[in-house]
Amino acid sequence: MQKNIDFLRPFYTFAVEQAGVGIHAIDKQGRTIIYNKKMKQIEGLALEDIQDRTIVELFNFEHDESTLLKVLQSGKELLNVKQTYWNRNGIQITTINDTYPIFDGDKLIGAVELSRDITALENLLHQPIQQSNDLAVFSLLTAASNSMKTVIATAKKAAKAKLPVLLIGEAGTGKDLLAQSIHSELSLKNDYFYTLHCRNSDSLTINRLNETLTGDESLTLFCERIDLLTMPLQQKLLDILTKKERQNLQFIASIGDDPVDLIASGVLLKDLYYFFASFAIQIPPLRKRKKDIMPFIDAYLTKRSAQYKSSLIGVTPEIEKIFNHYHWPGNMRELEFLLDEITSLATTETMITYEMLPLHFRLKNGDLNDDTIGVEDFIVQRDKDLLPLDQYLKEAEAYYVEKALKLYEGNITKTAHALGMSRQSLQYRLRKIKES
Ligand SMILES: Nc1ncnc2c1ncn2[C@@H]1O[C@H](COP(=O)(O)OP(=O)(O)OP(=O)(O)O)[C@@H](O)[C@H]1O
Repeated sequence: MQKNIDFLRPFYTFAVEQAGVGIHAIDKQGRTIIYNKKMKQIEGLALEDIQDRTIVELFNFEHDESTLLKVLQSGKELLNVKQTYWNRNGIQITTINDTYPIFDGDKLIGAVELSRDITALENLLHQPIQQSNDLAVFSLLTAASNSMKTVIATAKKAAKAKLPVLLIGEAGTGKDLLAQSIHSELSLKNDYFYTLHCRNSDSLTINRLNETLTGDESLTLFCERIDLLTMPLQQKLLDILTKKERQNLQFIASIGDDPVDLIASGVLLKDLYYFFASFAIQIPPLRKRKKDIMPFIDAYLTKRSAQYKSSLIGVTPEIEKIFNHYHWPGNMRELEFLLDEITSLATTETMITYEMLPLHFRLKNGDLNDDTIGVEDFIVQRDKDLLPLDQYLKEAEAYYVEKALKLYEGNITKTAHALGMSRQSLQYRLRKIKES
């Protein structure tokens, strides 16, 4: 039997490592024992980051937050849990997770999570040309920051002028909502709102668009992310649109980056840019208008409580600090998805607390609870003055000791052991750090 297992082990190891699904297994203590290549790719994490640590130790979990831990506790499988989040590299990922308990006979010995990355599939679900109803209006948009108020004011002017509009902003900043709101605000209303999803468009799609625009229906066309069309298709789109300019058509486009950079790098056709840029509206990323975070959460929770009788009414000061500190690569969409995830698991809580944050968010925010020094501060940076060596060493020591303490949830004995020193030495060093 043992011989058979030894013989099979390289086959299993190879298959697990090369599998097209992410595999994460933990033992009875919650310690990671398998974390395959696909899982690393999905979560943007290296095995070294988590190996030999229990999930609880590493991420400071309460017990019911990770699906793996949940399954470990209940002994029951959890299937088809869909998750959309931004991984450590700031990439938007959607996965479907199945999590199973593992038994040896009757004895529960661990749990395994299989994650299918369905990001590409989700993108394909968008028809290249889509007509939508139930469109947004300006009054529904959160705009507490001055920059967002200016965006809305300019967009309202654009709706009045009925000129083509170009919306510039990172993914998830609200370009789509803004395009819909402009459509809703037009003084002479258009009957239809069409979106051309450029990411999924080819030459046939552009031909079909030509046909759609040939009738004399009044419509708004939102060309979403024209910078994702090939150059020949951008030229084709421009040729079509310039021939169709008429009173009952409103053209809006969006791009994901600075137009000057996009033109310079050859991914945006200059003439197509000029066609749309009568009104160019730049939507700042969420990290540059953090004043919008709390009002968005308030509006979200109010809506949620009306729809689902949820008891959540706000976030703790700690969460507010974490959210204001985080850089939100996925912008409002990321915040919205995070709130979806938190609220769907909430029961009777009234405030969102640190314990309610999901694993992937904590993974990215490992350091966010410290408003002290970050690891990047210990790297020699061209634009920063060098510290005298003794000051550098002191700060590095304080940082390292604090990290270690946090990892062991403030337990002095365990931290001292991990750092290879006695309890007394650690306490002495801590006093020194405090005094300095
Ligand atoms: N100002 C805002 N107020 C309320 N909700 C917002 C706001 N901005 C964005 N959102 C929310 O964020 C999500 C993303 O918005 P939207 O799809 O408009 O972004 P986008 O810039 O078009 O993204 P992409 O370029 O990826 O398509 C939406 O679900 C929307 O509900």
